[in-house]
Amino acid sequence: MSQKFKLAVIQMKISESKVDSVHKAIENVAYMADKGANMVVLPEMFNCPYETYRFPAYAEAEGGDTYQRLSKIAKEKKVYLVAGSVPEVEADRIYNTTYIFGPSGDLIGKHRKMHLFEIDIVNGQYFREAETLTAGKSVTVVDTEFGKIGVAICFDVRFPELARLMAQQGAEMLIYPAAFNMTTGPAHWELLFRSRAIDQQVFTVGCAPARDYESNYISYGNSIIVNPWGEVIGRLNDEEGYLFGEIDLSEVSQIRAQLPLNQSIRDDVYELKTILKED
Ligand SMILES: O=C(O)CCC(=O)C(=O)O
Repeated sequence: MSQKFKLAVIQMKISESKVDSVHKAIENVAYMADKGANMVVLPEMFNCPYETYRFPAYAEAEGGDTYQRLSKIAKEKKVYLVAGSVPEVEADRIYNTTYIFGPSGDLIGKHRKMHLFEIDIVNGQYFREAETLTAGKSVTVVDTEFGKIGVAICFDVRFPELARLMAQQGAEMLIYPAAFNMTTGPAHWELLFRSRAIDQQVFTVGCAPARDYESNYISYGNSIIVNPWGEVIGRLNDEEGYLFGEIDLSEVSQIRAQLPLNQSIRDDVYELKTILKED
């Protein structure tokens, strides 16, 4: 089984119009697939401005219009699609959800953001996703022909426990659609992606919206790919664009063979386990 593939990370501006944003995302996926990408990643909340009060109006149920279009383009272009995230409604609850489609257009996994973003910086950034969102409860790892991929969303990257659980389930790459801001982005973004990469010895990927000074929540951008040694192998700045990564997941086992952290885990002293497994 080849563990080599081409990964495309799309950094795009999000507009007020859901139709326009979805159209743009689909065009980008098609463009990257035509350039040879096997797997394409979109940013967090790519079909909705990142503002809590907007989530209910933009939300769709699983299988809705955005979902159908994503599935169709994955199938047409025969790519894995880690479809950013979108507001998802189920019953009276709204989730921040990533759908993951395989090259046949089938849904191969779905992650509901597990840690809801909560920040209140003195005279600065404020955001409380819990105003309108409900947190997910499941750890998400999907099987691909190249290996297992863990998927989580933005604030989830701050929690090493979740990264560990994904790695324990075999994930060799952790992909986070994300949208850091101009306060925490410069301070923590790269450090977090490098930290999760070195503590689990995996590839990490952050895919963000491009920066838009007109929007109320200004995304930091800086989409990033980090290898299992903790080196940044691709990084954008603030503008629209894409990253194209030549990934070889066998680097994970090579690094682990030379620096076998897993052998030194003291599971006689501490343990990490899931308690709830289903949303
Ligand atoms: O953790 C942060 O600093 C930013 C998180 C965030 O923007 C999000 O979860 O959407």
